[in-house]
Amino acid sequence: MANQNSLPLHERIELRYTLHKVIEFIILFLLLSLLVHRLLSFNNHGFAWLIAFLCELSFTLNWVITISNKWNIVEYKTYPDRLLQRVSKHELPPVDMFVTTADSKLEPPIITINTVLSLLAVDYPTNKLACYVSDDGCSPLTFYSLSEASKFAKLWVPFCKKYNVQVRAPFRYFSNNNATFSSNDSSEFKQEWTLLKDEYEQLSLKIEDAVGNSIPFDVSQDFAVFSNIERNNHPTIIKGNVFCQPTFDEILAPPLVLWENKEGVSDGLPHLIYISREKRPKHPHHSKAGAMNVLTRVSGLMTNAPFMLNVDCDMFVNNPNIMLHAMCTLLGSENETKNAFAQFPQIYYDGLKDDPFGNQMVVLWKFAGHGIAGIQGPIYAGTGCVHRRKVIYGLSPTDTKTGERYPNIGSGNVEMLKTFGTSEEFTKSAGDALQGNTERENMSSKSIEAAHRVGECEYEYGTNWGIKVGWRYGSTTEDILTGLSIHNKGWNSIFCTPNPPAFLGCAPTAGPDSMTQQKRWATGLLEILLSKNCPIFGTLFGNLQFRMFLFYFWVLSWGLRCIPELCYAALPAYSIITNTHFLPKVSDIYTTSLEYFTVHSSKIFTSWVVINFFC
Ligand SMILES: O=c1ccn([C@@H]2O[C@H](COP(=O)(O)OP(=O)(O)O[C@H]3O[C@H](CO)[C@@H](O)[C@H](O)[C@H]3O)[C@@H](O)[C@H]2O)c(=O)[nH]1
Ligand SMILES: [Mn+2]
Repeated sequence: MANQNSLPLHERIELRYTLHKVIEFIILFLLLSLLVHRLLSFNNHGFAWLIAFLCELSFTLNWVITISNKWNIVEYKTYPDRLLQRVSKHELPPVDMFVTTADSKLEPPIITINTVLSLLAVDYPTNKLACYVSDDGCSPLTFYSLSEASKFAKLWVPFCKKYNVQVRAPFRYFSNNNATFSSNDSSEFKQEWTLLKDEYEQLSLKIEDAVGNSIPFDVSQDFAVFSNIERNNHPTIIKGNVFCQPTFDEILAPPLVLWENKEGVSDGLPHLIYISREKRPKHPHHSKAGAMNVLTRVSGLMTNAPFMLNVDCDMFVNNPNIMLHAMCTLLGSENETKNAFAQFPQIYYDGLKDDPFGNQMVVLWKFAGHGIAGIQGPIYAGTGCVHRRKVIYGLSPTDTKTGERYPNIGSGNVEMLKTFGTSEEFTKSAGDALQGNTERENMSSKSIEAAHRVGECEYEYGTNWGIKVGWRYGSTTEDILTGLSIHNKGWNSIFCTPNPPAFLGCAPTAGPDSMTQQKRWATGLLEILLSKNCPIFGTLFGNLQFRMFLFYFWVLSWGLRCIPELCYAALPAYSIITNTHFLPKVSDIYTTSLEYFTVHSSKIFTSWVVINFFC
């Protein structure tokens, strides 16, 4: 039997889909034949023929890129058991977990707290975890819900661990189990289950009441900071202790501490911190990217974990071993100089059957995802991703010795201050992170003051935040831009697909919501394509592989693909009105059997492609 310590923590398995590849090439051949047929008979036809040719040319280009995207289908297998045999629990690295929420009406607090509870309950030493919740809505409701949830967590987390619960978002867990116990369940379990279900129902009721405006909290005390403020115009609110605790006390708001794991025990609860960054109407806030950068800095001062997991508030943990799966791909010296981040696929619960609006991105995750896993790795999708802090701080794989990039790392170093801003405490923590020093000193009053400062909207002026470090500004799809900047440096990423799926999230289920979301995505993607961040520059001047460029081009030009599709769809109507035709006539077709085969198959194929890929 092989020594457990010599077995790999993850394996890359290349899947051969030979039949698929043959079919893909036949389709390509048919498309090319159609193009050739059109070119050869250009003189006998008019405008409709030309438009049809241009549309089909773009479909063919799209198909070539699709073949490239799916050429090396790769699956990663991760082995958390081997990891636990190799390192003891206290040797596992700390992880900071970020949850973003922006609007307590569109993103109900009950959903956000379920995400937070599922994160607090993951199977990982709790003294290695800190959960930071960013509230861009500066909503007392969100804060109230979190504070109530933190009390419930004291029962929920031990319960999940004791009974090895799989789905650790209570709304999902209790809706799945509908009070049906199996004959193997102990009476102790049944008792605790019933107690927990009652507690969760009470928690939900409290939050529902609060949403219904019968606000149960006392605005003169803990919640006074939220009175008389507007969500887009609120000062740096200084707020003391909320529920418990000492050393993180008096830390801003932003941030407020809900729960601190004071004893540093591995089976207690992780830290839970609420942050609402400063907002002013005249200062750009850079949406989610801005929130992520504040989270990065505040967490840098408080816990400075070398890894950061981020999730949208509506994506709960569905597999309690996610951290261990991610660590299997990120730990070890080889991975450290190769893999920048581990991305889990986005999978949705209760989505519409057959994804009629295409916003569950099945093609992207199921097919293209495994395809690019075989090139440089998946794109960063904004949620369900574990990043290395030092990569977010701008390190490239070749900066093996951090000193080469930031000589004289230290709080007074001019380059560090220009890059990371004028907070000496923060630049010191960034220096520690870049050098791999994960030891944290207790927070002093100076660092508490610094945590106030790094949450202010003027902090980033004149620094490299959003440009060279942190989440990148300049696109509403900040995730794609940030991932692209990482791949440009030559980093790889890993597509982590454990079973059961790591996270489950919500996708819009109505047409208007889907259209708003897709308009935002299309705009954000074009903002990248038409800017100096266009991936072609990454291939020409950086370390982005050519096929990776093709993939990014395919993603970024997604919004433009509607133009040939719409034109092609309008051609039959145009042909009827003008009494012309754009498809070869039957009499033309029989001239050669090749043409016959080509044209008919292409028509079928085109309809198939339009239905399967563009609808
Ligand atoms: O000013 C803002 C705007 C948004 N968010 C948060 O960002 C996340 C994503 O925003 P959402 O409006 O839900 O966008 P989606 O289109 O659903 O999100 C997808 O697309 C985004 C942009 O590409 C990515 O950031 C997300 O991770 C990805 O799930 C949510 O948690 C929001 O609360 C903020 O924190 N501040
Ligand atoms: Mn969303």
